[in-house]
Amino acid sequence: MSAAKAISGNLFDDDPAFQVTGETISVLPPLPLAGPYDYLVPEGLNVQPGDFVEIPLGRQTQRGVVWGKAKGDVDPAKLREIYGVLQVPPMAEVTRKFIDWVSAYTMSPQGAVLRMAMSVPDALEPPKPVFRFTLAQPNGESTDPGIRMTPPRKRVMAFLRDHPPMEQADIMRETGAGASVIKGLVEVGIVRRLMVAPPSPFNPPDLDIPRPHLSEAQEHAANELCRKVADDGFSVTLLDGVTGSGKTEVYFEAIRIALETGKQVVVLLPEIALSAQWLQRFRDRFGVEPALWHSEVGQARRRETWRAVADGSARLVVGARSGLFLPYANLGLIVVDEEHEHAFKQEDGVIYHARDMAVARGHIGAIPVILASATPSLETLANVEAGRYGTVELSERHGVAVLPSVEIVDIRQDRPERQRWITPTLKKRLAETFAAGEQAMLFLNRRGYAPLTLCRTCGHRFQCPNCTAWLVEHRAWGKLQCHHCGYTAKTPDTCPACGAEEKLSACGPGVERLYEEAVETFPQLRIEVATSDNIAGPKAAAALIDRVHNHEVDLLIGTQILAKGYHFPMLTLVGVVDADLGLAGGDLRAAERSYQLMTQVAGRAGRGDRPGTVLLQTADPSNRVIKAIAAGDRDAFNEVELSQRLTHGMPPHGRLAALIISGKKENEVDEAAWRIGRAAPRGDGIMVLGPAPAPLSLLRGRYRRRFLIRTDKQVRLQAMIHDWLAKVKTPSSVRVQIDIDPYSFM
Ligand SMILES: Nc1ncnc2c1ncn2[C@@H]1O[C@H](COP(=O)(O)OP(=O)(O)OP(=O)(O)O)[C@@H](O)[C@H]1O
Ligand SMILES: [Zn+2]
Repeated sequence: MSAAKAISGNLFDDDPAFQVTGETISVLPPLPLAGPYDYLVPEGLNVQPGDFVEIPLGRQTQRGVVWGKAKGDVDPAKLREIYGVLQVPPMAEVTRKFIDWVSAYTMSPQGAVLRMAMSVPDALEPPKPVFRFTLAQPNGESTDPGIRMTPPRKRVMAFLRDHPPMEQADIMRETGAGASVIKGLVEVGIVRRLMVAPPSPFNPPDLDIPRPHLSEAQEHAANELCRKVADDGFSVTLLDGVTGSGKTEVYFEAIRIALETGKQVVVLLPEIALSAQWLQRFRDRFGVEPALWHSEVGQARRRETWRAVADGSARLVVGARSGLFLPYANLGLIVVDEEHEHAFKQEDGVIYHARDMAVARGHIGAIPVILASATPSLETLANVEAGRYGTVELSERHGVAVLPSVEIVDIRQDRPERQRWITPTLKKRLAETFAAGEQAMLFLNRRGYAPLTLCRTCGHRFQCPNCTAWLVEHRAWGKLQCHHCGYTAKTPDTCPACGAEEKLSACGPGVERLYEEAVETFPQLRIEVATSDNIAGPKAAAALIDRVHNHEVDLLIGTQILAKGYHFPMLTLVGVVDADLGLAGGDLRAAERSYQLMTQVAGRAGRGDRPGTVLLQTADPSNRVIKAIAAGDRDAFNEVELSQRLTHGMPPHGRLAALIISGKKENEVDEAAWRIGRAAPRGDGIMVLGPAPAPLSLLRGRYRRRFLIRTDKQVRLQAMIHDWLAKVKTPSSVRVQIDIDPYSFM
């Protein structure tokens, strides 16, 4: 990806602040429309760029943001007046520029991007005022001898004399006086009622908490990052440290420096709901609850958070990718942890990669960005190589912990029993681990019981009616489920195709099936399964982490949700049950993704004072990904991977985009795809593949066709696609989605 490159050009004209009354302005509503619309400012109203305003739009009242001067494309006589300005801190110029940039980069309407920044409409309502009470005269004396002084009145006055303005409930609690007493004092003019802004729900961080003693390498890395933060200005630094090296502690230092200057900081995490351990460390380090921003946060909290980010009182934000689009008053640092994670790619609506957008946000806001990972993406490594990003390295684990040793188990020789997946070697190592009082983890990136159900009589396979996908058996629920659209059906006893009874057979393992095998093999152990099915929210994740920490679990079996971040000192053995699984797909990043995932999983082993071991079960021991993980040779792997990408002009050497044409009627989709295909651009450094049925050629009941566009780096990809699609008319029943820098090829 080339966010840094793409934004190095001057995309924006300077947009000096202006004040207008009785003039025309443009207002952007948070809707996927063409862009901002012109409005008149009524006489006497003062409006600034960035103000949140209420406007008439068609027959409705809408809210939008003043985007700038009027475009002047509408007859002034026809312009409508804005209704008014909302009581919300105006959206900062950097946020507006960022929205424009993301819109241009992702080829999404500006209003669709703005909608991500205005995702809590309620937050635009004025907050409920808070009332406090204080003495009208400092000494509290009344000049009017006619006023009756009852004991409760005296108590309230005495209390207020010694305290700052207080809320009614507090006064009542402290003095035992009733509400009527306070009301009476207000009526006679002894006590005054003040309306104050509601206090921020977020306390300022405590910057005096001593940091842990850092190792020499950590100290060096932290200093380097702190220097970048203190330098003030745009920079991107990769914090490249092996699993367990203490990257978190190191970037906490950079966060502290940014906070000291009074700025806001946002940390993006790929899966906050599962980050209970991380959050605890964060609280310990900064003494406060950060403002959390992810899909599980309730509506009332979202509203408070949005406003507190906008007024600057939320100093520390920890968010999922959408946290980048909050209307920061004064953002000073962005940290993207696990920057290689594909969870940062948003795949619907505005399709964007939060890591890349974070870099763009840093550039536009002239602030530092830190990308942390033990397995950086090739895109980021290429940017380091090219000198666009700086890097600091941590090559050793913290303390006495060492990186685990990785061994390959060839399942062709070391065979598990029939319909079993744990090899004799892995079984033996598991037994040894448990005998030593240690914990183990089995990793299999497949939810459910079995990925495919087959009729042994007629060969019928169970397929999703809405998607090109097999239904996955979830035996615990007695159901078959589609992992793409969520469709479920009861697991039948008879084959719907041939009527044969009890002939359905589960093919291949999922974690549930592995659990069955583990329980049979080690009946005396405490074994738990962890997948997104049973560890959905923050509570379930935190509880699981506690159980593992307290050693109430001997063996954990799980999918990728166990792969990253967790720190369990007594976990010493990790078994990767099917190391070949992720390599099969063959998409552009299959090898890279597999490498990253397995390295991260392996990184959970031996993080305390006992050394760890990782066993990779594979039928292809000579595969370069497997060999690279076993050898711990990341550089060698990346070198081969990069050179292959270079040969094919693939990212990070070339650029990619995808078009997904979809609709409910297959013939319409084919027709539209064919027309688009006919208008496809040609030229040096441009290659258009397709239209082809997408691997998921039916998804949620929509037929899908794909184009893949590869260009050399100097081609202006967005402009090219824009010109191309402008030439083709497609019916409104057919959707054309543009995915710049695609990560999913389904
Ligand atoms: N200087 C230090 N003093 C005390 N404890 C430390 C120090 N550095 C790291 N640790 C501890 O070591 C463990 C690993 O650190 P951390 O989780 O930050 O590593 P990481 O590099 O983020 O690993 P991963 O990439 O696997 O998530 C944590 O429990 C952390 O608290
Ligand atoms: Zn489906």
